[in-house]
Amino acid sequence: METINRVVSALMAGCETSSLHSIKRPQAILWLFTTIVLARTIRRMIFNAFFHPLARIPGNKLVASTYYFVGASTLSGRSHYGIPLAHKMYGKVVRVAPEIVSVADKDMIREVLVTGDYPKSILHEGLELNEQHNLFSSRNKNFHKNRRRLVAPAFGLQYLRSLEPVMHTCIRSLITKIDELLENPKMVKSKNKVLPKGHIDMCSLLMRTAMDVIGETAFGQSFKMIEDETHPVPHQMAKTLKRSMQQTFNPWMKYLLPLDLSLADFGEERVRVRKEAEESDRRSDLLQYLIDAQQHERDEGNGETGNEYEDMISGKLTDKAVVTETCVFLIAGSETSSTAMTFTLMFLVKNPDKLAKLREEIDLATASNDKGAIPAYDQLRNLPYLTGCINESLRLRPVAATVILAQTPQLHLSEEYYPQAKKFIPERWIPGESPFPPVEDFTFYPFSAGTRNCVGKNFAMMEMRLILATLVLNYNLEIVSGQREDYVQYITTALATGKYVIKMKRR
Ligand code: HEM
Repeated sequence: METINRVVSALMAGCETSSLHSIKRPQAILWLFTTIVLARTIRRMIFNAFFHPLARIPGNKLVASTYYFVGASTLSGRSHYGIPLAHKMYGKVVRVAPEIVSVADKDMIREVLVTGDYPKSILHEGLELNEQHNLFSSRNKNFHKNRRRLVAPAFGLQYLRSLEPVMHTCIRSLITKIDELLENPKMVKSKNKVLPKGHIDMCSLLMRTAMDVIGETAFGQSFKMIEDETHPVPHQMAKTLKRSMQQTFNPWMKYLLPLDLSLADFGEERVRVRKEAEESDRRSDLLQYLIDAQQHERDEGNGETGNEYEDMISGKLTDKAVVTETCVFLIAGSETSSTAMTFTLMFLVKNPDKLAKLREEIDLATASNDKGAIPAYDQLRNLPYLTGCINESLRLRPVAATVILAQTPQLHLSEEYYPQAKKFIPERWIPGESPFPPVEDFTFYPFSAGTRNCVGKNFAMMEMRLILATLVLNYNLEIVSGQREDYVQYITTALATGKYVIKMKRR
């Protein structure tokens, strides 16, 4: 208090005439400013901790008084360490910031995601691209309902069948690349380090494959990331993702470091090329589906009104919206499936008995194929052990879980619902083979649930089954021990090192 008085009197009297010669006017202004900001911050924190409407929810008062802690743990990708700890100390419902409550109770999660259909968190708005709401980011129910109605059929099982040849093309490139790398170990580089013969960084290679799959299906053009990693768009996407996350917690960054939207420029160009293409060049993919849906809406009289803002708010499929949604597919659909595949391979090489069992199942299902042929999706889609392995990996490492409000990872790792929860036991998903009681409903949410569940689930399952089965079918896979396996959780989950090496040999 005395310091404030001294500062104020220094300001009032002017620095030279002040009785306090040691404080100059600019210094005094700074002092005053800092003191006011500090006092207001402390007042707000006290209000948040003790008088806020959510103050009675259990949790650490200091953590709940500010967004600092949840922001710092989210930006460092380490929220999966702190939040489970908070649940251990305070129970299934914990307040982790002034207006963020983390829920790890089965019935409440169901209420949040399905029955209550609560709006998405404000964090999702960080993913607005090109100044457009989009399927992933929007918190507006009306917008979402309209947009989902237009986009969802592209991911129906029927339409996805037409994508199988495109996925096969990418898988063929992957196999060619692996064989090339096995032949010529000098080319096998991971993070600019030459790896020993037979060692392949599957984390990087699967990421590049998933990007090529989305490039082919959503933009009608592969990024050819499997061949080399020079295409600028995937790199720019990674930067955009990170920056949009930072901007959510630090909105001032929007002005200092705006998002690089060359991704949208690329999308615009691809849509233009596709629209100008001859009917004979037509191919079925996600991009074509959106273009056809747009035309259908126009023919039905439900097209754009011409008022750009109104059209955006109501979820109309404008040209800009088509571009934005294709960019969302790239963001939502590349790192997710590739990381899920990397984790599945990681668990398999760590559990060679499970890998052998999976191989036996795939060998049997594809016995009539020519040697080296890529399996057809019909041969794989109902294989219980393959699905069990993918589910088990998604349970242990839910790559795109909603981590702030509905703590689905907490359910996945709870001994109450999953005996020996930390172990990779694909059998738990197969009735009759499981050593445990059947998995309870509403305890498994890798693709979320309710109206905001993953629209790309069938696409991802098809891609993962095809790629994982092809790898298991064609290569012996062995663990390379001594690697880091810790992971970070930003918008999606990823290995902290961005690398996972597997020892591979053609069968
Ligand atoms: C293993 C792979 C995948 C996993 C685990 C996954 C998981 C999820 C989850 C948990 C959500 C809800 C996110 C939230 O509420 O914040 C979501 C939403 C979404 N995902 Fe996926 N996803 C995967 C692959 C894909 C693919 C391949 C695509 C597209 C090609 C895709 C497109 C989307 C979109 C557009 C949404 C927003 C849906 C909406 O709000 O209506 N995802 N995903």
